[in-house]
Amino acid sequence: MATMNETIVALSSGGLPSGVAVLRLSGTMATVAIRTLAGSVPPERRASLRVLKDHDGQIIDRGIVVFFPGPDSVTGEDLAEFHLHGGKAVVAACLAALTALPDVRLAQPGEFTRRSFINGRIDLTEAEGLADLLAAETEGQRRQAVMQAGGETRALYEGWMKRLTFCRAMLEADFDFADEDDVSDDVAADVSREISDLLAEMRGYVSHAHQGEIFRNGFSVAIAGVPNAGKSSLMNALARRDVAIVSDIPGTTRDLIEVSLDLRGIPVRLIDTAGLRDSPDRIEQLGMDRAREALSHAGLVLHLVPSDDAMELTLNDLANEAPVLKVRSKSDLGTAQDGELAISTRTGEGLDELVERIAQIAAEAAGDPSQLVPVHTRQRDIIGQAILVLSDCQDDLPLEIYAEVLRSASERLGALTGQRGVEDMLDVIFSQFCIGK
Ligand SMILES: Nc1nc2c(c(=O)[nH]1)N(C=O)[C@@H](CNc1ccc(C(=O)N[C@@H](CCC(=O)O)C(=O)O)cc1)CN2
Ligand SMILES: Nc1nc2c(ncn2[C@@H]2O[C@H](COP(=O)(O)OP(=O)(O)OP(=O)(O)O)[C@@H](O)[C@H]2O)c(=O)[nH]1
Ligand SMILES: [Mg+2]
Repeated sequence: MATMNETIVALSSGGLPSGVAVLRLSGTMATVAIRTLAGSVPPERRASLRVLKDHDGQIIDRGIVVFFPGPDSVTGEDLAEFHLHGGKAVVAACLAALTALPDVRLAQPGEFTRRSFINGRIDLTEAEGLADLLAAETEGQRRQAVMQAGGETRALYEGWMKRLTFCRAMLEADFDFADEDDVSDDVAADVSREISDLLAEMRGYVSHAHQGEIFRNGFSVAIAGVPNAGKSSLMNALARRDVAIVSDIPGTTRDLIEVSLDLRGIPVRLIDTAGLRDSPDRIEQLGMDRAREALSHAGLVLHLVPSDDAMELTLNDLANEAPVLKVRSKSDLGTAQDGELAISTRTGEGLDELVERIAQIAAEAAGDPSQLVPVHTRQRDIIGQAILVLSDCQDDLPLEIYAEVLRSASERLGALTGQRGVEDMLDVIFSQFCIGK
């Protein structure tokens, strides 16, 4: 990572061409850049229409210029924005004029956000929330991300750290009065109660890890059944496009085929699998291995049983933790039993109802998107470590050792917000961003 003395610039809006393109420039050269291209610096935080000229005095574009003075800007540095017409050549010409200035260079991915973090404008959880917000594709993902980017996760973690710090302070204070009788027992009891409350809260929070996982990676739904049950046909019907090969030859699908759907704001990964049966075909066997693997990790298994020959899988093939929804397929070829969910990709019968049922189960698994849950494995891992450390606290621990355990736990929690021990994590976190953020 290059030094912060350099001023960075990048296209911060979407792809080109577009209606408007926003170039963002952060660093000490921001005012010089505005003065050079636009003549003079407009009043702070006011959008001003300016003629932008290159170094030869040629007009580049007529655009909006905004100046945000540091340190109260998003990056904590002087920040300039150029809102241009979103043509490729317009943007290229403006970038060329800007990078021709001394100490101005193109930004690397995530570098604006990294500077925000380094300058103390945001913490690591907020940076992660921003990355999630940019990546959010469903309503549930957006709601989780906007909470985290807005500092709710940070507040939760900082609250935990404050409580730990308070307990440590109580213990430390107690050491100083160690010669006075009977103080220690009270303090130890108070601290121990507080720590067990804190532990319960942290455990409750990480127990929602699976929900965070669903918001982030989606709820997986695997389609299982004997060959020719109509699995790939269902996949195509739900995806509304021809993703999987369909044929009347049993054993058509071998690889796992995955599509992402947005069901009621919850990302659902629908996985088509190879039909399960006894087969001498080596490749088909490999396909079935993959199918079983996918079934064992799925949040829901759709078990397709065709109406025309009613071949069902044995429980053995379906043995896994996930709930199984039995679906009678090819309903146009036979009659379903009462209460069965019957579908036909030929007539479209039952498909809406099936989608509704999947959405319901996924929504139940994902829980309430307005509840704060641990979305990132990084957070879950660190909190898990802190829980382990704190679980070691026994009431009869000598107070000095108790204090040491608490110190070690708060050191770990410090890594959550980026207060300490995160240098090696920074590249990982900020490289997830696109350039211009
Ligand atoms: N044109 C434009 N639109 C944008 C952004 C941007 O940087 N530029 N954002 C960027 O991601 C988001 C909005 N977020 C922003 C957050 C803080 C500040 C800002 O200047 N904050 C200062 C001043 C606050 C104030 O005046 O009260 C601050 O935090 O102190 C600007 C935008 C989305 N839309
Ligand atoms: N009549 C009728 N035929 C269907 C229906 N769905 C699929 N089929 C036919 O059943 C045959 C098998 O369909 P696929 O979707 O390829 O079945 P599959 O379960 O993916 O089969 P494998 O990949 O071999 O495991 C094809 O000829 C489809 O056209 C249906 O709802 N009604
Ligand atoms: Mg298939």
